[in-house]
This record gives sequence, structure tokens and C-alpha cells, in this order.
Amino acid sequence: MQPTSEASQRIARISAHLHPPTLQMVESSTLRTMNCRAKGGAPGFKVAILGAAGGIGQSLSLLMKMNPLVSVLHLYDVVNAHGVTADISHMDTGAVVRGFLGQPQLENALTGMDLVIIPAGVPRKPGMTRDDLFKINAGIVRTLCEGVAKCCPRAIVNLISNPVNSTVPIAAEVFKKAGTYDPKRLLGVTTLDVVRANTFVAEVLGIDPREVDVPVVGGHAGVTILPLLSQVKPPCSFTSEEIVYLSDRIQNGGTEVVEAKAGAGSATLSMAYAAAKFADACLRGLRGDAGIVECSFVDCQVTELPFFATKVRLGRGGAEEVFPLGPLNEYERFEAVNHFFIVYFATYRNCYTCIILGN
Ligand SMILES: NC(=O)c1ccc[n+]([C@@H]2O[C@H](COP(=O)([O-])OP(=O)(O)OC[C@H]3O[C@@H](n4cnc5c(N)ncnc54)[C@H](O)[C@@H]3O)[C@@H](O)[C@H]2O)c1
Ligand SMILES: O=C(O)C[C@H](O)C(=O)O
Repeated sequence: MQPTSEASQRIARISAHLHPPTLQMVESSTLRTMNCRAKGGAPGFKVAILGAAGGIGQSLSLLMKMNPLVSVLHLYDVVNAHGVTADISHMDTGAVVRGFLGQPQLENALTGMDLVIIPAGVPRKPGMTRDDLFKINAGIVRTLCEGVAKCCPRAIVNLISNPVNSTVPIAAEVFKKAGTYDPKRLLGVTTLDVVRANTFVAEVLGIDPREVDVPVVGGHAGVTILPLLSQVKPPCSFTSEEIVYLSDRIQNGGTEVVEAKAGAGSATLSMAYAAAKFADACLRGLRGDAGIVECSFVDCQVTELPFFATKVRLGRGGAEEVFPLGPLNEYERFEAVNHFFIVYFATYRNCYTCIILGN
């Protein structure tokens, strides 16, 4: 057989110098990935990122490709999924990466996944609130969660798309309708609030942020974000000015970034870091590690509100335990009483919309 291409001619030249020859002359014009010797199924979890080509999605894909607990990483988007996949797949870390583009490939992207992370949706521009994103992002989240219900109903879902106070209840409605709802497996990602709180508190105290742990409860929008500064670890005290400064900065951290980016989107890099941190905690929980506790926006009975961000213990079944708020000081009680009704409103506004959408 005569070599028919440059690639075949190169293979023929190399084969001629190997004793015994280990490379066969092939007709195919190029050695494709699928011709490579298959890697034995590495232990680890299968993770899908929906919205992987976006601002958060790209950095998050990079960070999840670096996570040793991930064996398979599926990157799904409605644009540029293959470009991001090609790029990320060249990293010499363990996870096998596959790309999926557009609605017809959603089911393949989701089948068999243990953890699904959803940063798909539009971000804010200056002057907008997260609620302004509701109309478009609710529809996106609904479609993606219908795919999850169909293809990987037992997966843990980490929902990032805003407004989290409403998209999480939307996802719950989709799963209820499909008969797959498990409240323990649906987790709204509020880790960025905790990450910001740790950073800003550390700055005020003049210590390393890695030593600081601030519980942040409530929701993920403005005044519904309540950092419990009375419960900071290591134990410390703040002046009234410091409490006002810290609460305000933590509650408006998202807006600070939106304004600084001046129309080019919202937090992506710190969010990807926060999402990767939370996803890693979920994977360690799935592995059976003990004592994994993170804040998350979940369906729970900690308050009278149907969904609430609070500390949860992550395990094989997702948020296996939801912790009460613990003792609040007078300021925190006042904030909670005056602002948490907004979370309630977000949930019921969402249910109303679900009815309109025909759910
Ligand atoms: N939970 C949080 O703390 C937090 C923090 C930051 C941003 N966010 C939110 O995350 C979302 C994404 O932000 P971003 O900066 O990455 O936005 P982005 O516009 O850069 O990326 C969004 C990606 O979603 C994709 N997408 C749109 N519709 C899709 C669909 N139907 N299926 C799959 N992918 C789809 C887009 O193609 C795009 O690649 C926004 O809603 C933003 O408000 C949440
Ligand atoms: O503020 C936004 O719109 C994005 C995100 O919710 C954030 O907190 O940074």
C-alpha cells in the first residue's frame, strides 16, 4: 500500500527504523485522539459544567481540570464549547475532558454525571440588580435542569446562575415536576459571599484570610446577604464602624466588581475560585470524607423561609445536615427580621413565574 499523505509517509519512515516495527503504516491522514491507547478508567468523579465557555465557566473548567478528584470533565455551552475543551484538554492533569455544543448535545453532556455545576446565564451590567436577570436566566436554568432530571437525576447540582434566590427554587420546581427532587442534592452556590467575607474581615483584623471563617447566611442578593460577624473564627470583636463597613462591603461585593468592570460583566475569576472550592467540598463529601461544612442556599427548615443560605454538612447524599443559624447578636437579628422577607418574595415570585411558564 502506498502512503497517501504526509502523515502516512512519516509513519512509514519511522516504522522502517523500528525493530521490530511497532507502528503500522496507516491509511488515515492523521492520528486522531480516538486512535490513542485508551486510559484505564481512572478513579474519580464525573463532573459537568454547563456554561463552560463563559467568564466563570472557562476559569472554573481550568480549576476543575486541576482537581485530582475529577476523572471525567464534560464542558457544555451553546457557544465555543469545543474551543475551550481543546484548550483545557491539553493540561497534563488526570481528568479526561470532553466538549458538548448546543441543546442537541445536552443529554450526552449530562449522562452519568455525579456533579453538575451551572454557571450558564447572563451577568449584570452597571445599574442592574440580580433580579433584572431573572427573566432570561430562569428559562436557561429550567432547560438545563430538565436535562439533569432526565439524564443524571442523582447528581449533585451546584447552581451559580443569578438571581440565586430565585433560580434555586426554579430548579426545585423542575425537579419536582420530573419526580426527581431531592432537596439535599440541589445547592445554590453562595461561597463567593463567604470568600469575600473572609477576605474583608482578614483585612480589617490584619491577619491571613486563610485563617478566617465567616458564616454568611440568608440569600445571595444585597441585604439578604447576612455575614454573621458575631460568629467569626478565630473569635474576635469589631467596633460598630467596622461592623457597618464590613456588612456593607460584603453585601455589595458583587456590585463593586460590576461597577469596576464597567459593562464587561460581573465577578468571574473570584467566582470561579469560589465555585471550585465549593465543588471540591461536594466531591470530598461524595467520597465520604467527614466534617465537610460549607454555606449554601438550600431548601430547609432553618427559618420560616422555604430556601435559605446556611451552613450545611456535605456527604455522600449532598447536604446531609443543615445547621441552625446559632446565636445572633442584636444587630444581626434586626437585619434578619427586616430583610429576609426578600428571600421569601424571590421564592414566591418564582413559583408564580413557573405557573406562567406552564410548569
Ligand atoms: N452565585 C454567585 O455568587 C455568582 C457570582 C458571579 C456570577 N454569577 C452569575 O453567573 C452567571 C454567569 O456569569 P458569567 O460572568 O460567567 O457570564 P458569561 O456571559 O460570561 O457566561 C455565561 C455563559 O453561559 C452560556 N449560556 C447561555 N445560555 C446557555 C444555555 N442555555 N446553556 C448553556 N450555556 C448557556 C453562554 O454562552 C456563556 O458562555 C450570571 O447569571 C451571573 O450573574 C453568580
Ligand atoms: O453581583 C453579581 O451580579 C454577580 C454575583 O452575584 C456576585 O456576587 O459577584
